[in-house]
Amino acid sequence: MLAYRIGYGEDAHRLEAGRDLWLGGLKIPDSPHGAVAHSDGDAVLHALADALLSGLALGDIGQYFPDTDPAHAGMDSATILRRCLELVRGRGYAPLNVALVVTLDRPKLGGLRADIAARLAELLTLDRAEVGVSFKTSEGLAPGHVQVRATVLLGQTGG
Ligand SMILES: Nc1ccn([C@@H]2O[C@H](COP(=O)(O)O)[C@@H](O)[C@H]2O)c(=O)n1
Ligand SMILES: C[C@@]1(CO)OP(=O)(O)OP(=O)(O)OC[C@H]1O
Repeated sequence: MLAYRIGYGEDAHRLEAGRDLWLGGLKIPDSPHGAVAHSDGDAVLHALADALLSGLALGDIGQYFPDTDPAHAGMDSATILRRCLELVRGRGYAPLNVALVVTLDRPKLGGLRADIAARLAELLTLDRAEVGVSFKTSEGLAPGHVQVRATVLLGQTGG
């Protein structure tokens, strides 16, 4: 019988004016602020990467990409996601579907849902219909902050 594993990941970053906002591998146009981070600060890709690792109890991205390493400064977080996917595949699993929630007050992201899902599907080698993307405001409780929660279902690829 094939085995299945569930993974869960979260990430949060403080937002500051004058920075680019990266989410799901896309630079969000006309954002009034962007993430304060060591890398490009893409909280969607970080939460998904942690979800992949957690499904197989492989730790978290900070272990593989320490934020104390200057080599990771400003890095494209797609590199982090690809590496975590390789680790998962190396253990005989692959993602079957992912679901994520982005909590962000501004800017509104609804118009970018299809683009973000398409980019994530490409990075994860999934169909668009296997990538669920939801947006929530914090109702003004955390306007200077972006938070992402992500789940993934992993399926065994062999045997
Ligand atoms: N950055 C965001 C946040 C939310 N949305 C969309 O707004 C709708 C209402 O969100 P609530 O948090 O008030 O429930 C919902 O449909 C979200 O998709 C958005 O587009 N961008
Ligand atoms: C990605 C890494 C490494 O550049 O740093 P940040 O961009 O600050 O992101 P975070 O989600 O806080 O933690 C993981 C880090 O190791």
